[in-house]
Amino acid sequence: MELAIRADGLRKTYGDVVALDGLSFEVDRGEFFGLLGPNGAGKTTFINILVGLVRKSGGTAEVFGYDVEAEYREARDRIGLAPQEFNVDRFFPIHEVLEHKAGYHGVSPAEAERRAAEALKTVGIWEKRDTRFDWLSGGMKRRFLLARALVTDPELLILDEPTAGVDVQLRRDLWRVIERLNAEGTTILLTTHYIEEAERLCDRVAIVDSGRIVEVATPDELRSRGTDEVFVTLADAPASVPDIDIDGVVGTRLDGDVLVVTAQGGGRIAPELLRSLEYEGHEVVDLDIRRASLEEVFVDMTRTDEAAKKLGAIQ
Ligand SMILES: Nc1ncnc2c1ncn2[C@@H]1O[C@H](COP(=O)(O)OP(=O)(O)OP(=O)(O)O)[C@@H](O)[C@H]1O
Repeated sequence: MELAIRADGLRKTYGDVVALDGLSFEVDRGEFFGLLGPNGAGKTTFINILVGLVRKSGGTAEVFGYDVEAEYREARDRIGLAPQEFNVDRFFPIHEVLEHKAGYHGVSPAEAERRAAEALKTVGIWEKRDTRFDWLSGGMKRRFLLARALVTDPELLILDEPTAGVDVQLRRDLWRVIERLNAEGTTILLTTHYIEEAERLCDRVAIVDSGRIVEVATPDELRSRGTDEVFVTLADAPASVPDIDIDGVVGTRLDGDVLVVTAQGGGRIAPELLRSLEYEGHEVVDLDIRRASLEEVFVDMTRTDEAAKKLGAIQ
Protein backbone atom coordinates (compact mmCIF):
# COMPACT_ATOMS: atom_id res chain seq x y z
CA MET A 1 0.00 0.00 0.00
CA GLU A 2 1.42 3.38 -0.99
CA LEU A 3 1.75 5.91 1.80
CA ALA A 4 0.21 9.35 1.48
CA ILE A 5 1.86 10.64 4.67
CA ARG A 6 4.79 9.33 6.67
CA ALA A 7 5.92 11.05 9.85
CA ASP A 8 8.79 9.54 11.75
CA GLY A 9 10.18 10.97 14.98
CA LEU A 10 9.02 14.44 13.93
CA ARG A 11 10.07 17.23 16.28
CA LYS A 12 9.37 20.93 16.45
CA THR A 13 10.41 23.26 19.20
CA TYR A 14 9.74 26.98 19.57
CA GLY A 15 12.34 28.05 22.13
CA ASP A 16 11.37 26.11 25.25
CA VAL A 17 8.01 25.03 23.86
CA VAL A 18 8.00 21.49 22.45
CA ALA A 19 5.17 21.49 19.88
CA LEU A 20 6.02 18.08 18.34
CA ASP A 21 7.84 15.55 20.45
CA GLY A 22 8.74 12.62 18.17
CA LEU A 23 5.47 12.33 16.20
CA SER A 24 5.30 9.07 14.18
CA PHE A 25 2.42 7.68 12.12
CA GLU A 26 1.44 6.77 8.58
CA VAL A 27 -1.58 7.44 6.39
CA ASP A 28 -2.33 5.20 3.40
CA ARG A 29 -3.26 6.57 -0.01
CA GLY A 30 -7.04 6.87 -0.24
CA GLU A 31 -7.65 6.86 3.51
CA PHE A 32 -9.94 9.24 5.37
CA PHE A 33 -7.75 9.96 8.37
CA GLY A 34 -8.59 12.05 11.43
CA LEU A 35 -6.21 13.87 13.74
CA LEU A 36 -7.80 14.42 17.14
CA GLY A 37 -6.22 16.18 20.06
CA PRO A 38 -6.84 18.87 22.65
CA ASN A 39 -5.90 22.52 22.02
CA GLY A 40 -2.16 22.92 21.68
CA ALA A 41 -1.53 19.22 20.95
CA GLY A 42 0.49 20.11 17.84
CA LYS A 43 -1.98 19.37 15.02
CA THR A 44 -1.61 22.68 13.17
CA THR A 45 2.16 22.62 13.62
CA PHE A 46 2.22 19.20 11.95
CA ILE A 47 0.07 20.40 9.05
CA ASN A 48 2.21 23.51 8.64
CA ILE A 49 5.31 21.33 8.38
CA LEU A 50 3.64 19.20 5.66
CA VAL A 51 2.86 22.28 3.55
CA GLY A 52 6.21 24.00 4.12
CA LEU A 53 5.01 26.86 6.34
CA VAL A 54 7.01 25.67 9.36
CA ARG A 55 10.50 24.10 9.36
CA LYS A 56 10.83 20.95 11.42
CA SER A 57 13.48 20.73 14.15
CA GLY A 58 14.10 17.00 13.57
CA GLY A 59 12.74 13.73 12.21
CA THR A 60 11.13 12.92 8.86
CA ALA A 61 7.95 14.08 7.11
CA GLU A 62 7.04 12.76 3.66
CA VAL A 63 4.04 13.18 1.36
CA PHE A 64 3.63 10.42 -1.26
CA GLY A 65 7.27 9.55 -0.67
CA TYR A 66 8.56 13.12 -1.16
CA ASP A 67 10.40 14.79 1.69
CA VAL A 68 8.44 17.94 2.56
CA GLU A 69 11.60 20.04 2.80
CA ALA A 70 14.19 18.47 0.44
CA GLU A 71 11.50 17.85 -2.23
CA TYR A 72 9.19 20.70 -1.29
CA ARG A 73 7.73 21.36 -4.78
CA GLU A 74 6.84 17.71 -5.48
CA ALA A 75 5.24 17.33 -2.06
CA ARG A 76 3.44 20.69 -2.02
CA ASP A 77 1.91 20.35 -5.50
CA ARG A 78 0.10 17.21 -4.31
CA ILE A 79 -1.53 18.88 -1.29
CA GLY A 80 -4.65 21.02 -1.07
CA LEU A 81 -5.02 22.77 2.30
CA ALA A 82 -8.13 24.33 3.79
CA PRO A 83 -6.61 26.07 6.83
CA GLN A 84 -8.21 27.09 10.09
CA GLU A 85 -7.43 30.78 9.56
CA PHE A 86 -8.91 32.94 6.80
CA ASN A 87 -5.68 33.83 4.95
CA VAL A 88 -7.16 34.91 1.64
CA ASP A 89 -6.31 37.65 -0.85
CA ARG A 90 -9.13 40.13 -0.20
CA PHE A 91 -8.78 42.44 -3.21
CA PHE A 92 -9.79 40.18 -6.10
CA PRO A 93 -13.05 38.49 -7.01
CA ILE A 94 -12.94 34.99 -5.58
CA HIS A 95 -12.83 33.24 -8.97
CA GLU A 96 -9.63 35.16 -9.73
CA VAL A 97 -8.12 34.17 -6.39
CA LEU A 98 -8.68 30.54 -7.39
CA GLU A 99 -7.22 31.05 -10.86
CA HIS A 100 -4.08 32.66 -9.38
CA LYS A 101 -3.73 29.76 -6.97
CA ALA A 102 -3.95 27.16 -9.76
CA GLY A 103 -1.51 29.19 -11.90
CA TYR A 104 0.96 29.26 -9.03
CA HIS A 105 0.93 25.46 -9.06
CA GLY A 106 1.73 25.34 -12.79
CA VAL A 107 -1.78 25.06 -14.26
CA SER A 108 -2.39 26.83 -17.65
CA PRO A 109 -4.74 29.89 -17.64
CA ALA A 110 -7.54 28.11 -19.56
CA GLU A 111 -7.38 25.06 -17.31
CA ALA A 112 -7.20 27.32 -14.21
CA GLU A 113 -10.42 29.05 -15.28
CA ARG A 114 -12.15 25.71 -15.80
CA ARG A 115 -10.97 24.37 -12.44
CA ALA A 116 -11.94 27.56 -10.59
CA ALA A 117 -15.48 27.30 -11.98
CA GLU A 118 -15.68 23.60 -11.12
CA ALA A 119 -14.42 24.15 -7.55
CA LEU A 120 -16.90 27.00 -6.93
CA LYS A 121 -19.75 24.82 -8.22
CA THR A 122 -18.63 21.87 -6.11
CA VAL A 123 -18.86 23.89 -2.89
CA GLY A 124 -22.04 25.68 -3.99
CA ILE A 125 -20.91 29.33 -4.30
CA TRP A 126 -20.64 29.67 -8.09
CA GLU A 127 -23.17 32.52 -8.09
CA LYS A 128 -20.77 34.47 -5.81
CA ARG A 129 -17.80 34.14 -8.20
CA ASP A 130 -17.43 37.91 -8.79
CA THR A 131 -17.61 38.79 -5.09
CA ARG A 132 -14.59 39.58 -2.94
CA PHE A 133 -13.74 37.25 -0.05
CA ASP A 134 -14.52 39.89 2.59
CA TRP A 135 -18.09 40.20 1.33
CA LEU A 136 -18.90 36.52 1.76
CA SER A 137 -20.80 35.30 4.82
CA GLY A 138 -18.88 33.22 7.40
CA GLY A 139 -20.26 29.96 5.99
CA MET A 140 -19.43 30.95 2.43
CA LYS A 141 -15.89 31.78 3.53
CA ARG A 142 -15.52 28.19 4.80
CA ARG A 143 -16.89 26.88 1.50
CA PHE A 144 -14.44 29.10 -0.37
CA LEU A 145 -11.44 27.76 1.60
CA LEU A 146 -12.45 24.27 0.52
CA ALA A 147 -12.76 25.42 -3.11
CA ARG A 148 -9.29 26.93 -2.93
CA ALA A 149 -7.89 23.65 -1.59
CA LEU A 150 -9.57 21.80 -4.48
CA VAL A 151 -8.51 24.02 -7.36
CA THR A 152 -5.12 22.31 -7.71
CA ASP A 153 -6.85 18.90 -7.93
CA PRO A 154 -4.88 17.58 -4.92
CA GLU A 155 -4.12 13.94 -4.16
CA LEU A 156 -4.05 14.81 -0.45
CA LEU A 157 -6.66 17.17 0.94
CA ILE A 158 -5.87 18.58 4.38
CA LEU A 159 -8.75 20.10 6.31
CA ASP A 160 -7.85 21.91 9.52
CA GLU A 161 -11.13 22.24 11.41
CA PRO A 162 -13.16 22.86 8.26
CA THR A 163 -16.48 23.05 10.10
CA ALA A 164 -15.45 25.28 13.04
CA GLY A 165 -18.31 27.66 13.73
CA VAL A 166 -20.53 26.60 10.82
CA ASP A 167 -24.20 25.68 11.12
CA VAL A 168 -25.47 22.11 11.00
CA GLN A 169 -26.77 22.37 7.44
CA LEU A 170 -23.48 23.64 6.05
CA ARG A 171 -21.54 21.09 8.07
CA ARG A 172 -23.55 18.32 6.43
CA ASP A 173 -23.07 19.89 2.98
CA LEU A 174 -19.32 20.03 3.50
CA TRP A 175 -19.27 16.41 4.71
CA ARG A 176 -21.06 15.32 1.54
CA VAL A 177 -18.50 17.06 -0.68
CA ILE A 178 -15.56 15.68 1.28
CA GLU A 179 -16.98 12.14 1.37
CA ARG A 180 -17.48 12.20 -2.38
CA LEU A 181 -13.90 13.37 -2.97
CA ASN A 182 -12.65 10.56 -0.75
CA ALA A 183 -14.79 8.01 -2.60
CA GLU A 184 -13.19 9.24 -5.82
CA GLY A 185 -9.72 8.51 -4.41
CA THR A 186 -8.56 11.70 -2.67
CA THR A 187 -6.72 11.04 0.59
CA ILE A 188 -8.15 13.18 3.41
CA LEU A 189 -6.43 14.38 6.56
CA LEU A 190 -8.94 16.02 8.87
CA THR A 191 -8.46 17.75 12.19
CA THR A 192 -11.59 18.48 14.13
CA HIS A 193 -12.91 19.15 17.59
CA TYR A 194 -16.25 17.60 16.69
CA ILE A 195 -15.76 14.01 17.76
CA GLU A 196 -19.03 13.08 16.04
CA GLU A 197 -17.49 14.30 12.78
CA ALA A 198 -14.40 12.10 13.18
CA GLU A 199 -16.51 9.15 14.23
CA ARG A 200 -18.78 9.44 11.22
CA LEU A 201 -16.24 10.24 8.51
CA CYS A 202 -12.86 8.73 9.35
CA ASP A 203 -11.50 5.28 8.50
CA ARG A 204 -8.88 5.72 11.23
CA VAL A 205 -8.06 8.41 13.75
CA ALA A 206 -4.82 9.31 15.50
CA ILE A 207 -5.12 10.77 18.96
CA VAL A 208 -2.41 13.37 19.51
CA ASP A 209 -1.44 14.80 22.85
CA SER A 210 1.54 16.98 23.81
CA GLY A 211 3.14 16.54 20.39
CA ARG A 212 3.03 12.73 20.36
CA ILE A 213 0.68 10.07 19.01
CA VAL A 214 -1.19 8.39 21.86
CA GLU A 215 -3.11 5.93 19.68
CA VAL A 216 -4.02 5.15 16.07
CA ALA A 217 -7.16 3.07 15.54
CA THR A 218 -10.55 2.92 13.83
CA PRO A 219 -13.32 4.82 15.67
CA ASP A 220 -14.93 1.43 16.44
CA GLU A 221 -11.74 0.02 17.98
CA LEU A 222 -11.38 3.12 20.11
CA ARG A 223 -14.95 2.94 21.33
CA SER A 224 -14.43 -0.67 22.35
CA ARG A 225 -11.69 0.51 24.77
CA GLY A 226 -14.29 2.39 26.76
CA THR A 227 -16.90 0.84 29.03
CA ASP A 228 -20.52 0.35 28.00
CA GLU A 229 -23.49 0.41 30.36
CA VAL A 230 -26.10 -2.36 30.17
CA PHE A 231 -29.45 -1.42 31.70
CA VAL A 232 -31.51 -4.47 32.67
CA THR A 233 -35.05 -3.82 33.90
CA LEU A 234 -36.27 -6.60 36.25
CA ALA A 235 -39.91 -7.49 36.96
CA ASP A 236 -39.31 -7.17 40.71
CA ALA A 237 -36.73 -4.92 42.33
CA PRO A 238 -34.23 -7.23 44.07
CA ALA A 239 -33.36 -6.60 47.71
CA SER A 240 -29.64 -6.43 46.93
CA VAL A 241 -27.39 -6.20 43.84
CA PRO A 242 -27.35 -9.63 42.16
CA ASP A 243 -23.97 -11.31 42.08
CA ILE A 244 -22.58 -11.10 38.51
CA ASP A 245 -19.41 -13.03 37.76
CA ILE A 246 -18.78 -12.53 34.04
CA ASP A 247 -15.50 -11.70 32.27
CA GLY A 248 -15.47 -8.03 31.16
CA VAL A 249 -17.88 -6.77 33.82
CA VAL A 250 -16.26 -3.97 35.81
CA GLY A 251 -19.16 -2.81 37.97
CA THR A 252 -22.80 -3.33 38.96
CA ARG A 253 -25.31 -1.13 40.71
CA LEU A 254 -29.01 -1.15 41.37
CA ASP A 255 -31.33 1.74 40.57
CA GLY A 256 -34.81 0.63 41.75
CA ASP A 257 -35.79 -2.25 39.49
CA VAL A 258 -33.02 -1.45 36.99
CA LEU A 259 -29.72 -3.26 37.28
CA VAL A 260 -26.91 -1.24 35.67
CA VAL A 261 -23.92 -3.33 34.60
CA THR A 262 -20.74 -1.56 33.46
CA ALA A 263 -18.67 -3.70 31.12
CA GLN A 264 -16.19 -3.72 28.29
CA GLY A 265 -18.18 -4.91 25.28
CA GLY A 266 -21.77 -4.60 26.53
CA GLY A 267 -23.16 -6.51 23.54
CA ARG A 268 -20.75 -9.39 24.11
CA ILE A 269 -21.66 -9.96 27.75
CA ALA A 270 -25.44 -9.39 27.39
CA PRO A 271 -26.50 -13.01 26.58
CA GLU A 272 -24.51 -14.44 29.49
CA LEU A 273 -25.82 -11.70 31.77
CA LEU A 274 -29.43 -12.64 30.89
CA ARG A 275 -28.77 -16.34 31.42
CA SER A 276 -27.13 -15.69 34.77
CA LEU A 277 -29.99 -13.46 35.99
CA GLU A 278 -32.66 -15.92 34.90
CA TYR A 279 -30.76 -18.78 36.53
CA GLU A 280 -30.88 -16.82 39.79
CA GLY A 281 -34.66 -16.44 39.43
CA HIS A 282 -34.93 -12.83 38.19
CA GLU A 283 -37.43 -12.05 35.46
CA VAL A 284 -35.96 -9.68 32.86
CA VAL A 285 -38.43 -7.19 31.35
CA ASP A 286 -36.13 -5.04 29.22
CA LEU A 287 -32.49 -4.63 28.25
CA ASP A 288 -30.77 -1.55 26.84
CA ILE A 289 -27.09 -1.04 26.03
CA ARG A 290 -25.50 2.43 26.04
CA ARG A 291 -22.21 2.18 24.16
CA ALA A 292 -19.13 4.12 25.28
CA SER A 293 -18.74 7.23 23.14
CA LEU A 294 -15.55 8.09 21.34
CA GLU A 295 -15.67 11.34 23.27
CA GLU A 296 -15.34 9.56 26.64
CA VAL A 297 -12.44 7.45 25.37
CA PHE A 298 -10.78 10.55 23.91
CA VAL A 299 -11.09 12.49 27.17
CA ASP A 300 -9.62 9.54 29.09
CA MET A 301 -6.68 9.18 26.72
CA THR A 302 -5.76 12.85 26.64
CA ARG A 303 -6.14 13.56 30.35
CA THR A 304 -2.61 14.78 31.00
CA ASP A 305 -0.69 13.95 34.15
CA GLU A 306 -0.78 17.65 35.01
CA ALA A 307 -4.58 17.76 34.77
CA ALA A 308 -4.88 14.51 36.73
CA LYS A 309 -2.62 15.92 39.47
CA LYS A 310 -4.71 19.09 39.67
CA LEU A 311 -7.89 17.02 39.90
CA GLY A 312 -6.28 14.91 42.63
CA ALA A 313 -5.32 18.07 44.54
CA ILE A 314 -8.87 19.42 44.47
CA GLN A 315 -10.64 16.21 45.46
N1 LIG B 1 4.84 30.32 16.18
C1 LIG B 1 4.83 29.79 17.39
N2 LIG B 1 5.65 30.25 18.36
C2 LIG B 1 5.66 29.70 19.59
N3 LIG B 1 4.89 28.67 19.98
C3 LIG B 1 4.04 28.18 19.05
C4 LIG B 1 3.97 28.70 17.72
N4 LIG B 1 3.04 27.98 17.04
C5 LIG B 1 2.56 27.05 17.91
N5 LIG B 1 3.16 27.16 19.11
C6 LIG B 1 2.92 26.30 20.31
O1 LIG B 1 3.05 24.94 19.88
C7 LIG B 1 2.08 24.14 20.55
C8 LIG B 1 1.24 23.39 19.52
O2 LIG B 1 0.39 24.32 18.86
P1 LIG B 1 -0.56 23.92 17.63
O3 LIG B 1 -1.17 25.19 17.11
O4 LIG B 1 0.19 23.09 16.68
O5 LIG B 1 -1.67 23.03 18.37
P2 LIG B 1 -3.07 22.50 17.83
O6 LIG B 1 -3.12 21.06 18.19
O7 LIG B 1 -3.24 22.86 16.39
O8 LIG B 1 -4.10 23.31 18.72
P3 LIG B 1 -5.61 23.83 18.38
O9 LIG B 1 -6.49 22.63 18.51
O10 LIG B 1 -5.83 24.80 19.48
O11 LIG B 1 -5.60 24.44 17.02
C9 LIG B 1 1.29 25.07 21.46
O12 LIG B 1 1.87 25.00 22.74
C10 LIG B 1 1.51 26.42 20.83
O13 LIG B 1 1.43 27.45 21.80
